[in-house]
Amino acid sequence: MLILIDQDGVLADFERAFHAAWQQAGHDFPAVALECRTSLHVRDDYPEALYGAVEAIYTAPGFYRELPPIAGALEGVRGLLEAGHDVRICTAPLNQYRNCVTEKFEWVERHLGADFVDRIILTKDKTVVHGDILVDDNPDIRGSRRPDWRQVLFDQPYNRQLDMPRMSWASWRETLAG
Ligand SMILES: Cc1cn([C@H]2C[C@H](OP(=O)(O)O)[C@@H](CO)O2)c(=O)[nH]c1=O
Ligand SMILES: [Mg+2]
Repeated sequence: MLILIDQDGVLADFERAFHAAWQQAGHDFPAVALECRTSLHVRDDYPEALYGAVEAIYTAPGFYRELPPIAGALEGVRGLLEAGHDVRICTAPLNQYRNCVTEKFEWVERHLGADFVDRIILTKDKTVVHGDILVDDNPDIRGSRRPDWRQVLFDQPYNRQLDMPRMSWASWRETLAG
């Protein structure tokens, strides 16, 4: 199978890094606990007056480069390749792309190796990308086409209320290998 894997929220731990950076910044408004997050977009869980401060964290140089891998993700991706699947990373850049785009590539090179950079598909519209499965934490993927992949939702607190096929790296073999 051709398996498309999303980067942030599936391979790279945007949530944990944002939480730590917000605490580090010492704002009066406390960091929203990871288990209490309700929306894919972190700013939606903070007061509107703090949008600028929220954005300042994930647009800062080094934020995307230094995201920690999600537990089991790197092993899972290698396992999918070993099982004979064609694996691509299918990821969307921020519109504030200056640090994000380069650093997403750096992240892949650092954690999955230089050869894996060939497997990056950077797109604002994942529906135009071919594949059998897209593993993504976003429960509401929009685009211009009817996609030919089926989505497997990557389990995150902010998408847990939805009844969709889902997986985490602890159970990828049962979900994807069949
Ligand atoms: C702004 C924001 C971006 N992102 C991720 C999603 C996209 O990456 P990906 O497609 O790899 O999940 C990228 C650009 O929006 O940043 C979040 O996960 N949470 C956020 O709050
Ligand atoms: Mg994502």
